[in-house]
Amino acid sequence: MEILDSVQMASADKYTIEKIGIPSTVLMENAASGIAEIIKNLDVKKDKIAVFAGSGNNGGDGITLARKCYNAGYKIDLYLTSPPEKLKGDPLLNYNILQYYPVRIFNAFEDKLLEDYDIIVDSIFGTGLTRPVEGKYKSLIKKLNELPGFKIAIDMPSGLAGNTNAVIGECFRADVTVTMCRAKIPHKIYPAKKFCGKVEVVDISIPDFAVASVKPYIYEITENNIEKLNKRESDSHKGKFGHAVIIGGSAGKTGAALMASKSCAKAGAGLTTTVIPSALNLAAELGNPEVMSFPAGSGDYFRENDAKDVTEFINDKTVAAIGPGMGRNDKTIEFIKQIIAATNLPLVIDADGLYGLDQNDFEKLRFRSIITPHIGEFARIVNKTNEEVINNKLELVREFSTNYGIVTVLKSADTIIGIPDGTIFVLNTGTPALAKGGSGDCLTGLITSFVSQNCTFKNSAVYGVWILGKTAEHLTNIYNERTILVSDLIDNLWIEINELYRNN
Ligand SMILES: NC(=O)C1=CN([C@@H]2O[C@H](COP(=O)(O)OP(=O)(O)OC[C@H]3O[C@@H](n4cnc5c(N)ncnc54)[C@H](OP(=O)(O)O)[C@@H]3O)[C@@H](O)[C@H]2O)[C@H](O)CC1
Ligand SMILES: [K+]
Repeated sequence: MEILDSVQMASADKYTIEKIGIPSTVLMENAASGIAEIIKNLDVKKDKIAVFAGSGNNGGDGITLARKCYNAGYKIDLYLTSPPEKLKGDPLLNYNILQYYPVRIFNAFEDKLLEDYDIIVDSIFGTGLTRPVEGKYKSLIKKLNELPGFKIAIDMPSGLAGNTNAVIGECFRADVTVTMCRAKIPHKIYPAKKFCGKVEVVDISIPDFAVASVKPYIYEITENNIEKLNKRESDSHKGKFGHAVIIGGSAGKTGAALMASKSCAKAGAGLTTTVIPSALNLAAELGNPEVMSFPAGSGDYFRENDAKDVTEFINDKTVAAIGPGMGRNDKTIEFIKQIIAATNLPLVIDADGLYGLDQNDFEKLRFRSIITPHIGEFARIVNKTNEEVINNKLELVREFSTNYGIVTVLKSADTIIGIPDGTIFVLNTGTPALAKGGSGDCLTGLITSFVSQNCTFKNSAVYGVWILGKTAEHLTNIYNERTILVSDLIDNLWIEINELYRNN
């Protein structure tokens, strides 16, 4: 499903009203009906509802909702943030209609709250907000957040801007946010997402082609749109699913290379080889009997002198991952740079593999690579602070992927995948069980496995993130998020892989 920003939403809105001819009043009526339906289905007490409405169309949605809630039998009070004479257009029309209804109307700043409301509805600002709230609006939002009732935001929690995932100032903290037509950026991407609670999307008659007309470029991957995995032909043999290589390990971190390799084999690569510093080879041989190993050099970490042998070994393979547990020794960094320069193989680069890379190295990875940094690693790559990456992740990932022609998987609770044509995919799968060393190694192994099996880079990245996240969800439901180890995740990858086969 597309995720829009506020400008795209306003354009789709305009297209629907002006080109197709669906009146804006109808859209507002539909929005209010949709929100009322969601309120009806909420499993919370809802005898007394207060709607706080601003002067724009978001306020108009709230004013119209007041009428729908009255019709549904709830006791409803409306608190306006502006004098009624300041209302225009659809909000004014709906305010005038509401005069015929026995709904009490107050001034949000001057009048005291009359009741302890079961539900507080925020329709102060929606997509029209572009700057932080200040003064009396800020105080009002703070006050609403302190009220005990269940909190519903219309379209967006007031205070969030619709074109960024950054939290730009004080904002309403919703239990449920009901948005129209499509989710917007702050609904799906942290840190703004934290303020939205559960996000419900209502159809207000804006057709798909109106949405397509605004050229969306951000998509959320869900059960409904993830591509299913193909069943294997009955005469398949291992040669069909590639030979994947995991280059990793150093003294004290051998397990990272082993976990990545095991995940890779488990997800279906035809052959998997761990390339490992020779002093650690026995661990690889004994640790993963289903995986082969290639001992490199003579020590317990990679050095530039090992690059020639390793390059020769990997050159006829299908894909190589570089990084898991390699450490950050200068000689290892030089080894990685030489491998990048000396091969044309598809590469998946993670963790320590990314540490010493510069613009020159990234140039050499064009159209053949996937990188899988976490926030801190990506901040180093793009020369920003962690904070700047968190607040601008869409723009930064998009810029990096299009500039260098590299698929970027920015790992966090909401993983962002950028592909070279400028499209962004957002995956909100996973649980805090993944906040543990080794999850990233498992992801690297999964992505490498799917590249080996001839999936596109985009699909390989999507499958890796999706399967790891969903596996964590399945296990968190059975065990708990603290006690799940990466080896548990690897053992249970089959559950979600089964799901991806279904109906295919
Ligand atoms: N397709 C749809 O999604 C539909 C959405 N609808 C609803 O309409 C809103 C967007 O309505 P809009 O009128 O464009 O904007 P808002 O209601 O969000 O806010 C506009 C007013 O707010 C003032 N404003 C903005 N920021 C601040 C601030 N920081 N402090 C104080 N006041 C602020 C703004 O004033 P300006 O001075 O900036 O002009 C406006 O007065 C959308 O979210 C949906 O809820 C429709 O129902 C139809 C379809
Ligand atoms: K709102």
